[in-house]
Amino acid sequence: MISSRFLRYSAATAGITGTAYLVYQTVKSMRQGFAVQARDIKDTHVVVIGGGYAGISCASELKDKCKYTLIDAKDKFHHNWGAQRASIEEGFARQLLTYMRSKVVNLDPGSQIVKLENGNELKYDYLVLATGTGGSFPGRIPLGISERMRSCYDTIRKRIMDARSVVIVGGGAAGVEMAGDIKEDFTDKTVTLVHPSEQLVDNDVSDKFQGMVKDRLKKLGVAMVLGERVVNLDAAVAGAGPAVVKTDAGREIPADFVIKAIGLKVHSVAYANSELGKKMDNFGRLPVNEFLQVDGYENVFAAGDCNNVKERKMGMLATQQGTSVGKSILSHAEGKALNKYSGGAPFALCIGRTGGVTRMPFFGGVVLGDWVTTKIKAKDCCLSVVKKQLGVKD
Ligand SMILES: Cc1cc2nc3c(=O)[nH]c(=O)nc-3n(C[C@H](O)[C@H](O)[C@H](O)COP(=O)(O)OP(=O)(O)OC[C@H]3O[C@@H](n4cnc5c(N)ncnc54)[C@H](O)[C@@H]3O)c2cc1C
Repeated sequence: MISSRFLRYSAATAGITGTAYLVYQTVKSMRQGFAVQARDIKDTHVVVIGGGYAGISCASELKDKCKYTLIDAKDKFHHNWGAQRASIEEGFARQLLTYMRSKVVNLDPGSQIVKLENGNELKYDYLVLATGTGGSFPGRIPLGISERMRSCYDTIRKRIMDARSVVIVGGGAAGVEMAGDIKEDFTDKTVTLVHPSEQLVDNDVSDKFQGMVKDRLKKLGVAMVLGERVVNLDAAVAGAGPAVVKTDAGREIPADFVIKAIGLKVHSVAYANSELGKKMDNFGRLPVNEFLQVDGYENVFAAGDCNNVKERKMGMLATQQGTSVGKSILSHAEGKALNKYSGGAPFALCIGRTGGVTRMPFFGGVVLGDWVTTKIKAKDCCLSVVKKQLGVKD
């Protein structure tokens, strides 16, 4: 049974923010008997673990149609697409965080129960795993900790502003965006991007995309050290101040501030020690079918970064997956056909506020430059789109 404490928390959360209706729907009663069969949809209880892009879009789909509980270890939603902007622009971080709470430490698909960190258990008819990925700040924030995030963004912004030279380790999408934002706003700083491969972003982008990314970085004046691996990363970032970054090619790059932009890991703690854990791939992702049901389970779905759908892991796609899962659950509860997930979203990489590169999901993946990328993302890091989705008014 759900505890009254949990219910009170949900109500209190609803009072804190006008967006809570998208985040939590208080569960008024718990159903007994959880056979997966056509049922009165209003009696169906869906537990969604993870209030990131996938979890929120799933909950939005379920809102007003069935009972659902959205659980997140963080008390706030972190719009991490704007992490680089919040690291350089005062006041931007405030807009990246909205409210949430609680952590799932295990679950049992047999008895259809999830176990919370505080010892409480929660029964479900359908379970949605949307636990995503974690990594280093500023791109990601640790599970359960968000109250200090604004001051962490204040600190990183001050360090960047005070530094004459910044080294960013990791030339994936996050590192490229960070380099672009810093260099465009602070032209007098030396910004160096170090990446172990000659290919920035990842190996899936086309040569044209790759070329445009490098041209844009060069145009802004970002120095690139490619094909060299940093060998003293932990020591270099530990002091949060001046350091000498060393690479496996023997290069030494002095920096006033070093930013780590590598190492995303799937958050599998909710299911790793359950039956589902046996199904995880080497990255901790869960195998799903075309309806995003976890292999072998009719009433368990995985959406977003924590599943093994073969596509770029993106928030835009996680959002679509969450919506698709919500639709499937509602259909399934009514004994109707499930919704097939189809995917397809632009991949927009902003490199500074005024440009970047975007691959469209149509015309064979046409690649477009600064103007389109600024319109789609670079101007406000999609804040307005995501706020609309969350129902945030200010
Ligand atoms: C710096 C950076 C920039 C990015 N920019 C873009 C971009 O511009 N566009 C784009 O489309 N994508 C972008 N991405 C990728 C995008 O952020 C991810 O694909 C997206 O966050 C995945 O969404 P999700 O809902 O699957 O998981 P997440 O957003 O990771 O959310 C998962 C949630 O689950 C919670 N959780 C995990 N485990 C538990 C547990 N045991 N109990 C309770 N709660 C739990 C976490 O607290 C978290 O809130 C970016 C990623 C990074 C790192």
